[in-house]
Amino acid sequence: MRMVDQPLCLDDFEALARAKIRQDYWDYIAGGAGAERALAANRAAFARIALRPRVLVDVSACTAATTLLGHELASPVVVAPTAYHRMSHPEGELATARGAADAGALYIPSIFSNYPLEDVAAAGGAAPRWQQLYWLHDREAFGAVVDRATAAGYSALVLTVDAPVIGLRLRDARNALTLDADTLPANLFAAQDLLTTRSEGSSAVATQSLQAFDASITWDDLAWLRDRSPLPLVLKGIATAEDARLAVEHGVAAIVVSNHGGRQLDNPIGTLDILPEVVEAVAGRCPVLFDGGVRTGHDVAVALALGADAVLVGRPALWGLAVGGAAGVTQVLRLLQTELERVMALIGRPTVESIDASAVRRA
Ligand SMILES: Cc1cc2nc3c(=O)[nH]c(=O)nc-3n(C[C@H](O)[C@H](O)[C@H](O)COP(=O)(O)O)c2cc1C
Ligand SMILES: CCCCC(=O)C(=O)O
Repeated sequence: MRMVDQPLCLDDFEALARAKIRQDYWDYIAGGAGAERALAANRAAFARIALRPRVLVDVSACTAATTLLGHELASPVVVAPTAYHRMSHPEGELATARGAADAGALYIPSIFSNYPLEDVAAAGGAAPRWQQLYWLHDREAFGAVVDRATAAGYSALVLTVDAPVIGLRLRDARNALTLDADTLPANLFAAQDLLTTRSEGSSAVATQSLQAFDASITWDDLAWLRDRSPLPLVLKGIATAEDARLAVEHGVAAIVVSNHGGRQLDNPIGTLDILPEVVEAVAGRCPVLFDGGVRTGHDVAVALALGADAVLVGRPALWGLAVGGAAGVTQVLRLLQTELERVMALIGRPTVESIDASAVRRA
């Protein structure tokens, strides 16, 4: 692998992070489900779609600034929910929250954070934050997390719906991945439960989620969540037009088109290829967010042109965290913003709103 001193792009951050994160944790972060076809497809999809540059447009003042559910953001790049940030850095989600705040970005901490959601909220200060949720078997424990997020100043709940069970993560099974005592989820579960749930052919992480997640919930259960909290509800993990329509009919505030970073269903299609059908089905009735394989400002522009209102980055934020703590997260987000603004100038679209369908050509 090429040696990198000064990271100039996200690939450089990945190379630097890899050298800092222990192998079984690295595999958990980098890996996908099954043969990792979905993981590869997410990246491959970007290679098939080209931008259409317009010239002689005034691009002397390009800005990536945008608004999402009332939040003013420096760019349309949001920090995706990812579990266990202490795998990447001892300050974990506290550093991620600070780093995102310094970049003017929205951060969505995972319910599987290594620091309690109240502490993560405090670390982010006045910056916007949404709380990610998995629907837990234990309805009272689940409700308690919802109440805590509502009380701690989170401004939306992001329910992840593509993980009724966890995907088949072969890397984790081969590594018999278990979490160290300092990397346990802080919002839930007794530490001891986790350390003792290792089972053959599986991993502690997989076993834990099988026990914790309620695989029986349906669209009808969303009413319970809406009764429990007044916060806007975002559904993450929508991958068909049918479900996008149902989500809108159920009054969600936004949806996230996602295949969970290729970690769940090992489908040989990238989320970018799914985005247009979802955008068409939603027809402007709520914001559509997108994630999966966004690694450059160019990628961000392509997703926006295909109809996304914002994109999430998962692994790249963890690379920044591993490389430089809070400052590393800020650097990764600023790098994407700078790259996006350069691409905006080069395609003659000086604002986020101006990056419309005419900005892409499909090969
Ligand atoms: C290490 C890791 C942990 C993740 N944990 C969660 C999680 O707790 N909740 C969730 O909704 N998504 C989780 N995801 C999925 C991300 O939110 C996001 O959909 C995905 O990482 C986007 O793809 P990208 O990594 O290519 O940017 C996780 C992803 C990774 C890589
Ligand atoms: C119990 C696993 C939750 C984290 C997660 O969503 C992921 O690893 O993708």
